[in-house]
Amino acid sequence: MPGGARLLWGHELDVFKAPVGSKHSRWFKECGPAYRLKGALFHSDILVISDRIAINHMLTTKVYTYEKAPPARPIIERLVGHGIIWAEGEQHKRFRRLMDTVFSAASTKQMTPDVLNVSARLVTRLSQYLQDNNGDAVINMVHWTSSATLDIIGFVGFGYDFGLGESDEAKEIIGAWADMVKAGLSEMTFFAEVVLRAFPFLLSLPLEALEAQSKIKKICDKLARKLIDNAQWDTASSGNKGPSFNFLGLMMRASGEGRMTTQETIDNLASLVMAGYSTTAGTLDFLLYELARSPERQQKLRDELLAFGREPSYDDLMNPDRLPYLDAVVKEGIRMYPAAVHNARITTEDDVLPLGTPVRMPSGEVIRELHLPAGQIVYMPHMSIQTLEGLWKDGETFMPERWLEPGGLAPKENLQIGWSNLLSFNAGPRQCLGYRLALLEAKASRIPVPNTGQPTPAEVRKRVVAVLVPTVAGEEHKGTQMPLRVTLIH
Ligand code: HEM
Repeated sequence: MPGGARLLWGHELDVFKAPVGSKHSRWFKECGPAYRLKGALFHSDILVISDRIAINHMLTTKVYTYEKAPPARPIIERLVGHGIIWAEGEQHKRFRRLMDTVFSAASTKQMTPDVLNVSARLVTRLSQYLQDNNGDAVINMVHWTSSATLDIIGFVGFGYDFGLGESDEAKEIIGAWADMVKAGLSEMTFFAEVVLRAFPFLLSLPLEALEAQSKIKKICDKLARKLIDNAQWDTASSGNKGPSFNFLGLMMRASGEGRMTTQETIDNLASLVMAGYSTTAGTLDFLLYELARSPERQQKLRDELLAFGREPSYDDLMNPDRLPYLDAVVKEGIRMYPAAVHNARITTEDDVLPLGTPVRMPSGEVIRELHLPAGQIVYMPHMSIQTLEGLWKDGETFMPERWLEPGGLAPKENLQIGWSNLLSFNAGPRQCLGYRLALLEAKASRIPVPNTGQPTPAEVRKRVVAVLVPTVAGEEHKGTQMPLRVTLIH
């Protein structure tokens, strides 16, 4: 266990206050791949793990013995209800069986025209805005990336047009999310979360951040009901068997066949909107930021895309050999800026956690497994794991080249399980359902082709409010921001 625990707040307040991920990075270096933290408000110790074998055990072998830990699960419930993100055990298996087909490689490939259309729409709207401002402006990219990723979920999930942030629903969702992030940026959030973990009945109190979470759910519920009504009306008036093959169509068929209740359909639609849009938008914000900080890399990427000479297809975008630099840039962004900064699980029963690297106990005894009681919270801090010294050379530095150069990566068996040996999309039966779509979106975004971005003097800071978000130091009251100076070059 690292030193410095506080009597009332254990180690947790310091983790919250320090730059995102920095405490765990330091403690992994000092204590090795498994250590314990003192929990706040006398909560039992929390286990923190970077050991690959242990993580594989929790995420793949015994995924339902390691459920999502409080306070995350009640927060998910308030945000999006009892959909796939919240579900555990048999209910989760049932949802997953239904939804896997919608996001298979073959189905995601069919989403390519929608993704490319939104990307083109974004670039056109941005260019227009820049032309109106003499070709150059400081832009808060968060607005543009959120609008685009919400548009994509709308089209591919429900055949619905959110109008690139302009429709009433888009404004409501983006506004409610921004309000929640603003409320969540306050230090009070830390105290609220640990108090709620200790006294869950307080969840019924009208706290500001909790109210903002409920507001999102109400908006998503209203939208989901409208989408379902529209789809039913379309079906009745056209005499078709159901809406076209998209997420909504699949959910409605399952509901009609008694495999899903109407409330489950609504909660799953809300889950998809929330899981799909804020995560991808944040990833794009940080990617654009890193490119803005590195003009040579930005130029190299632009050159590769322009030299390609035609609009890339799904296969061009997803095959790492066809646009290798684009692939490396996206992988590096997803490594350094995992939207889910850490994964917190809780054991539902006693379990034995196997370790790949033996641990030396304070007594001197060397152990190869940990005996965990039911109710043990375990953290997997993705961001620190993916920058670990000794495994990731200059892990805190954005270096897409590491994915291309021989010897740029440590041997696979030393790295994590998961897509590209990263935990950013989680792994196993609960791996991100939309990871292919997220990759397609990130790769199809053509913002750097007609534009060049430069950082502004603002100090961009990483913060975590449900997911990783960018903020500007000293301007947290404005919520999430990624200001970049963008100049039109074509
Ligand atoms: C860069 C973008 C994204 C990242 C980094 C990301 C990351 C993740 C992670 C870490 C999880 C696991 C959460 C947990 O179990 O604790 C997850 C789950 C999920 N993601 Fe994503 N995600 C992204 C984009 C998307 C998109 C675009 C969609 C949908 C269109 C999506 C849909 C989902 C769903 C439905 C789940 C729940 C899966 C389950 O529990 O079985 N995600 N995502």
